Amino acid sequence: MRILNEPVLIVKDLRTYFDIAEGTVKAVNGVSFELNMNEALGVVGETGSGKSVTMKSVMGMIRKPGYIPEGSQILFKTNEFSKDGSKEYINLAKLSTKAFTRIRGKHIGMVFQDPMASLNPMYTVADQMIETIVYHQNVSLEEARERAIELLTKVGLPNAKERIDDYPFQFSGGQRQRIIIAISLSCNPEVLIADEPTTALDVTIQAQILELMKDLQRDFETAMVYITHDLSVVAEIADKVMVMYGGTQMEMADVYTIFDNPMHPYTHALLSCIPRHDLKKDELEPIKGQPPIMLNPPPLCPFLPRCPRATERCKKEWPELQEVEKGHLLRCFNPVLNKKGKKVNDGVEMGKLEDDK
Ligand SMILES: Nc1ncnc2c1ncn2[C@@H]1O[C@H](COP(=O)(O)OP(=O)(O)OP(=O)(O)O)[C@@H](O)[C@H]1O
Repeated sequence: MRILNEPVLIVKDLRTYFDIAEGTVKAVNGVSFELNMNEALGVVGETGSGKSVTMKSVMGMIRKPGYIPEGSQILFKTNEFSKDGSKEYINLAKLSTKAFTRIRGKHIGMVFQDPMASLNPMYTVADQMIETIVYHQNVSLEEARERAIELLTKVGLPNAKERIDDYPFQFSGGQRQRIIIAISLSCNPEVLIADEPTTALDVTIQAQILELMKDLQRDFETAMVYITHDLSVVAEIADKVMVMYGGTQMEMADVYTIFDNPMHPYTHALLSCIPRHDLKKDELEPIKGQPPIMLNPPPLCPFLPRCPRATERCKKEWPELQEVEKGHLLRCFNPVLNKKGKKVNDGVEMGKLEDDK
């Protein structure tokens, strides 16, 4: 039985750096969020904004010269290491590579963009699925095979009983991604992380896979993090949304607030790049300027060079993440307020109301 309204994952001020010859790449530079069981978080941002490195950090997949500096916390609630079976928060940022093998795959499932890269071409689907199930769960080979067939049927693979003994190359791209989803759910993980899982697929297949993931997330009561650069996908799948730019979390709120009352100038810019039925075509605007380089960045908002609302303060200080109302996090000295003049907590320097202009 899963407790749905308590956080399974709490990330506090996550930073992930890569020390290279030229200096330090601050790939992730200040990300905080909580994820409850059965909640879907959409992580959105332009290419290079740090979405994948954030989730690779959660999955213990950062290798040298990458590292998570002191002060970052990735708290995951699990009974995997407790002696009496009770659940406790462990800090994944401090977990050894060896201990991580007990978490990854079993408690945190993963689906990546390219299913072929996640499957071994030399082994049948049965070999690969059964291996995962037997490794993480105390079941016989026969039981594992039955569970694998059941899962493949659930993810919509036709003739799963016969096809389980086929090799990855004998399936289409969409079918391979279904197999990966089945493998990732095979241990009934508490958290499922999907990194652009539909990008490599045809548009019609993309929609089917998205629908499938949404249904499975509900059926399995799994928390999900869904990484995408596509806001329309976020609107489909997410309960709450984190907007990233230059390795930094700019804003986070429930999906309705992000689309209807966004406060960060970058969120506004992102939204004005996508076609919306409530906007005329000529209101679509590309974001002017270039994405930031994260090598030795100054301690300032990374959006500063492109921000139409930058103030003198933005050129001097690092904006901390603030909770402007329950569940709505914002990192900005001069947010865009909505036309109704929504109130924000003290401590946030406000911009002029658009209606005041
Ligand atoms: N091993 C590495 N060494 C140095 N820099 C790295 C390394 N891996 C990632 N980076 C840098 O980290 C930054 C964030 O990359 P990341 O892949 O997380 O972006 P993203 O938002 O997922 O982009 P995309 O949508 O293109 O996948 C990029 O500037 C990238 O060059």
